[in-house]
Amino acid sequence: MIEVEHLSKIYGSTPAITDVTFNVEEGEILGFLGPNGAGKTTTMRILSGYLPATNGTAKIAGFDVHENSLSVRQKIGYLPENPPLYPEMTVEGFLFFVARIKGVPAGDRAEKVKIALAKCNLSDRRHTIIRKLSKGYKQRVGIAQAIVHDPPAIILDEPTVGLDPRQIIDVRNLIKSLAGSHTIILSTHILPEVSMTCNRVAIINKGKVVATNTPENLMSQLTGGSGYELEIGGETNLAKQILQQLADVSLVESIPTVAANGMPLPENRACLRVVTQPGSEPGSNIAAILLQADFQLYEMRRVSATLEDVFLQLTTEEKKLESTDTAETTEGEV
Ligand SMILES: Nc1ncnc2c1ncn2[C@@H]1O[C@H](COP(=O)(O)OP(=O)(O)OP(=O)(O)O)[C@@H](O)[C@H]1O
Repeated sequence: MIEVEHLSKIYGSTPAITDVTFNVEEGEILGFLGPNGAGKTTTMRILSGYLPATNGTAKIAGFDVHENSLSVRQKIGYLPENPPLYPEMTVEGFLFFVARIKGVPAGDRAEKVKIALAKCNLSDRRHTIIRKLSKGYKQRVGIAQAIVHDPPAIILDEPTVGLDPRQIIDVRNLIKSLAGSHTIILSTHILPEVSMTCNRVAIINKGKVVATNTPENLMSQLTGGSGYELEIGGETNLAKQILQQLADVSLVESIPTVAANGMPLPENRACLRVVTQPGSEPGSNIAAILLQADFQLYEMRRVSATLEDVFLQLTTEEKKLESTDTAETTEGEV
């Protein structure tokens, strides 16, 4: 449904995005994840036909976004970072207006507006002046204007920025409910947004796509990502040697010896982290080999890489460069 090939944009002499390639299948939600300044908005604006690319092509529903920009604008719904709402209009009046400029035939407008109001939980606010709505409701109106003409593709740029936690949950649920009948690209710098809403993720860093996959595959492919944490009793170095011999074990290392209750461990006990090969499940072999060799196994739990681990591994260099700029970052943001 959305095909992006070798897209580049240079502002003056500053490259904003370079050789960006990805696609989005019909009915899918793709998360376009990257830190501030990575090139997300630039890519979204090119896809929505509002900004020409310097190089490369982007097609939506088979139409080139540059050559067929008018057709593309009718095929997509676009929620920019700051939605262009008319504050003195009522919610319903505004949606009728957008339906008209998006080419919805006059006879179909009432029905389309009614559906968009219902999908965005706005039916009881339809007569409210937009200026009087809370930020969360304004965002819903922004999404309603993006879907009122029932477009096959929807582009959402940072749809939950500035919302409170309750509003964020509502907007994420709304976005999820739109998948299937719509193809969606959602740009964000918030990791949980991607894990919670998207089928696939493209990670963009310094204008380049550095990974595209499902969140699950990205996490399982992460080097040193998944494995087990053990609390054992016995000779730690010997335990490490024994575990290292197992085929699916790639690394065994000591980790701080603090018990689950936060107290220091008794003497002669240790905690180990066992990193396993992606896709393998050697848990029962690990337990068996330790017990056979007369070690005590007090605790064993599986640990998985998170999307945050993946993101950090892929963008470490940029994180270092921006380390002085993280004071305002809240939990879950990148
Ligand atoms: N109009 C412009 N003129 C010059 N440089 C620009 C312009 N717009 C964006 N840039 C630069 O292009 C790069 C990508 O910006 P862009 O807004 O696409 O990133 P972003 O990932 O959306 O960031 P944010 O999350 O902060 O909005 C940045 O280095 C930015 O400074």
